[in-house]
Amino acid sequence: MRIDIITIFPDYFTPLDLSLIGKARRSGLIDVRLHDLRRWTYDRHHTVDDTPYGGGPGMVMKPEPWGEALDEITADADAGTPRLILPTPSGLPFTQQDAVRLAKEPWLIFACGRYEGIDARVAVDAAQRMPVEELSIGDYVLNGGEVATLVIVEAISRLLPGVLGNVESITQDSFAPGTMDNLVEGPVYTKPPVWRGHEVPPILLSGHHAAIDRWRRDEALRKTARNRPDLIRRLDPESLDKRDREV
Ligand SMILES: Nc1ccc2ncsc2c1
Repeated sequence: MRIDIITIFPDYFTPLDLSLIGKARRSGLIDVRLHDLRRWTYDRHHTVDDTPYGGGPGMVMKPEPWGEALDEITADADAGTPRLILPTPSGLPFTQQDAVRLAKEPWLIFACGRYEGIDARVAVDAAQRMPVEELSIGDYVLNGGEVATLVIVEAISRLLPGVLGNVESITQDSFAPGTMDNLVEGPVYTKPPVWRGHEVPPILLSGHHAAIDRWRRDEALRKTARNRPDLIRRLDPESLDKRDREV
C-alpha cells in the first residue's frame, strides 16, 4: 500500500518510523510519503491560510496549495487512482470496519487540515478525480488532522498482511469483524499466576480451550455492556447464542 500524507507539520509523523509500521516501511510493505504543503506556496512567508469568507474567528486553509499538491501527487498515473482521506471532526465516524475496508485500498492520500479547516472547494475539486472521504476519530477538540491521520494509518496498517507477526491477534481485537463485531475485549492476564494476592481467573489456567473461549466471550459481553451499552444495542440478535443472552 502507498500512503501519501500532506501536512504543514511533517515532523508529526516520525512515529511512523517506529515499531511495526517502521519495520513494514523498511521492508517495502507500506510506502509512506510525507509532503510539506508549504512546498506549494510561493510567497515569502509560505502562506497556507487566510481569513474566512463570511467572517468569524480563526483562519481557513487556502485552496490553491492543496489543489497544486494533489495535482502533483496524483500525476503519478502508474500508481492508479488514490482515495483521498480528509480527517475532520465533521466527518463520518471512523470505525474498525472502515479500517478493514481501507486496508484493501492500494493507495491512500491523507490531507491534514489545520486552523478552522480546509476551503471546502478542495474536497469538491478532488472528488472530480478520485474518491474522497471525510472521517472523524471522535467528538473532542484537536488542533489539526495530523494526530487523527496517525490513528487512522495505524489502524489500517496493522491489518496489512505481514505487518503484525501474530495474525491470530487481529481476529480477537476489540471491534474485529466476525466474533468481536461490536464487542470490546475482556480482561487479559499473564504470569505470575498470583500477583500481590490477585489471582488469575482459574479457568485461564485450566487448559480447557472451549471453556476458555466461552469465558472470554462472556467477559467481552460484560465489559461491553458496562462500558459501551451503545454497542450492545447495535449487536445483531442473530449473532448471540443462548449463553450470550444469559450473560
Ligand atoms: N478535533 C478533531 C476531532 C476529531 C477529528 N477526527 C479527525 S480530525 C479531528 C479533529
